[in-house]
Amino acid sequence: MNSAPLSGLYAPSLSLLTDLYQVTMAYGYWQQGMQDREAVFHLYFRRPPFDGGYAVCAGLAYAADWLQNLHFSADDLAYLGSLKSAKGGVLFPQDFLDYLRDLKFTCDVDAIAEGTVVFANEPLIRVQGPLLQAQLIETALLTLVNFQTLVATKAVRIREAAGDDTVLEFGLRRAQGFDGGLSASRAAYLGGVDATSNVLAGQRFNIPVKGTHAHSWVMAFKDEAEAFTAYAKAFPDDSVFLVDTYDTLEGVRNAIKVAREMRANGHELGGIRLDSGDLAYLSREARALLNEAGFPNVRIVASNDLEENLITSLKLQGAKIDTWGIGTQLVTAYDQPALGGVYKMAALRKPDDSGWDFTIKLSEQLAKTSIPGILQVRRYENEKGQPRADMLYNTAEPLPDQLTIIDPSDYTRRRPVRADAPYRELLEPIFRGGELVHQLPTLQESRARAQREVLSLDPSIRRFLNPHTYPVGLEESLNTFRTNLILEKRPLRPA
Ligand SMILES: Nc1ncnc2c1ncn2[C@@H]1O[C@H](COP(=O)(O)OP(=O)(O)OP(=O)(O)O)[C@@H](O)[C@H]1O
Ligand SMILES: O=P(O)(O)OC[C@H]1O[C@H](OP(=O)(O)OP(=O)(O)O)[C@H](O)[C@@H]1O
Ligand SMILES: O=C(O)c1cccnc1
Repeated sequence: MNSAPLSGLYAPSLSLLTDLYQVTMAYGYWQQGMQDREAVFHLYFRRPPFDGGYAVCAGLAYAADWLQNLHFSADDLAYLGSLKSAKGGVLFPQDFLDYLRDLKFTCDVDAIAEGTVVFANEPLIRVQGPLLQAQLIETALLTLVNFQTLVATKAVRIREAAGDDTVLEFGLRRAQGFDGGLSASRAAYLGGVDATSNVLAGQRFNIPVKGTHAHSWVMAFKDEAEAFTAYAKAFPDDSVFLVDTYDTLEGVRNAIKVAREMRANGHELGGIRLDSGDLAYLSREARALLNEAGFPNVRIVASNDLEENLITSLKLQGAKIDTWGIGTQLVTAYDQPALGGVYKMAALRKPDDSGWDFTIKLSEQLAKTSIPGILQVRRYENEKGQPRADMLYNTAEPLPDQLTIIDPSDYTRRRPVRADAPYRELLEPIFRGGELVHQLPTLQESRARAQREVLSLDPSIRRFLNPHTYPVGLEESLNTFRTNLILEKRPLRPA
C-alpha cells in the first residue's frame, strides 16, 4: 500500500484540510462568475457542551495560522487535477486549477479572543469577503475551533472541580490520533490544567511537562522497592512513585522505605500515585501512613478515568488527593465528543452591488434557524465587570437610541438596556483584506483570560447541574427583521 510518510502531515500546505464539497462549490461559484460576490458567514454553536451553562472558546490561533498559510501548492493542484467525475473526465478543469493556484486570501475575519466565555448562538468567528473564499474555509475553521473549544471547556470544568489542586493532563495515548492529542493538550492547558505529559505539546506551546512512571517500570525490577530505589537514583529530586502495581498500601510502605533512604542522602520524595481501587479510601490511608512516617509534604497524585464529577465526589468523600492526572475523559471530551458548531451564511451583496441581502437558514425548530446580518456580540457587564447579558446586533443597520434585548425563542422576554450600561464588543478584527492585523495573545495569556472570565461568571451559570441560562438575545430591530424574514421565506401551507 502506498502510504504517505507521517512527517508530511505538517508540511506547509494544509489547504486541502477541507471537505470536497467546499472545492466543488468553489468551482461552481467560479463558473457562475460569483466568486467575488461579497458574503458574510458566522461560526457559532447552538448549545453549550456537557449540559453546561457556557463554553470557553479556543482554536483561533490555529485557525489564524491556517488562514495565513492558505494557498494551493503544486502538489495540492496536481491532486485536485487527478480527481475524476463519475463519467471519468476531470472533476476540475485546468483553468479553475490555475485560478486556485493564484488565489490569495483577502477576507476580513473578526473573532472572539481565545479564553473568552461564550454562549449559544454567538458568532465566535465572522468572515466577510469574496464568497468563494469565505465558503472554502468553512471546514477548517470548524474542525479547528469546535474541538479545541470543546476540550478547553472540559478542562475549565475539571479545573472548577479540582479547585486549587494541581491538574495534569495525561491524555495523549487515548486521544483521537496525534493531532487530536496535540490540540487537546493545548486546549486543556488553555482551559486551566497545570501541565501535560505530552512532550511535543510542551515543546510546541511552552506548556510545562510533568509525569510519574508506568506500571512497567515496577514490573521491570525484582520487586517494587528496588524499582522505586532505581527511579530515585535517576531522579533524586523529581520522583513520584506509582504504588498500585501489586498492592496499593504495601506500595505506600515501600515508597516510605525508599523515601527514608532518599532523605538520608539529602533528597525528598515528591509524591506517590494511586491508579486503581477506591481512591477516596486509599488516599486517606496513604496520607495517614505518609504523615505518620514524617512525610506530610509527599504529594498524592490520583489517576484512573477521572473527570469533573468524580473529582467532586472524591472531594466530598474526604479524599486526600493533591494532584489529579486526567487523560481519556479530558482529551476525548468523553461525555460529549463533538461541539456541533456550525458555519452559516448571513449576508450576501446584491448582484448589482446596491446593498446586502441578509440570508437565513430555516429550520423546523426556531432555535436552529440562523441569524441574518453582519453580527457583533455586545456583552453588558456590571460595575464589577461581571457579564449580565449579551446582545447580538446587525452592524450593517443603525442601532436605535433605546436598545432592547429580545430572547429569540420567546419574544415576550425582553430587557431594555440602560443608556449608560457598560459593555464590551466581543468580536475584534483579526484579518483585514487577508492580512493578519491582530497581535494574537500567547497561550499563557489566553489561559489567564479563561481563568478571569470563568471567575467573573455568576456561580449559577458555572454550576454543573442544571445551570442557569445566561441571557443572550437579539437587539429588537434584528429580532423583528429575522422574524419577518422567516415569515417571508417559509411557504404558507393552507390548513
Ligand atoms: N471512591 C470512589 N468513588 C467513586 N468513584 C471512584 C472511587 N474510587 C475510584 N473511583 C472510580 O471508579 C472507576 C472504576 O474503578 P475500578 O475500581 O473499577 O477500577 P480499577 O480499580 O482501576 O480497576 P483496574 O485495576 O482494572 O484498573 C474509576 O473511574 C475510578 O476513578
Ligand atoms: O485513566 P486516564 O484518565 O485515561 O489517565 C491516563 C491513564 O493512562 C495510564 O494508564 P495505562 O494503563 O495506559 O498505563 P500504565 O501502565 O502506565 O498505568 C495511567 O496510569 C492512567 O491510568
Ligand atoms: O506520567 C504519568 O504518570 C502518566 C503519563 C501518561 C499517562 N498516564 C500517566
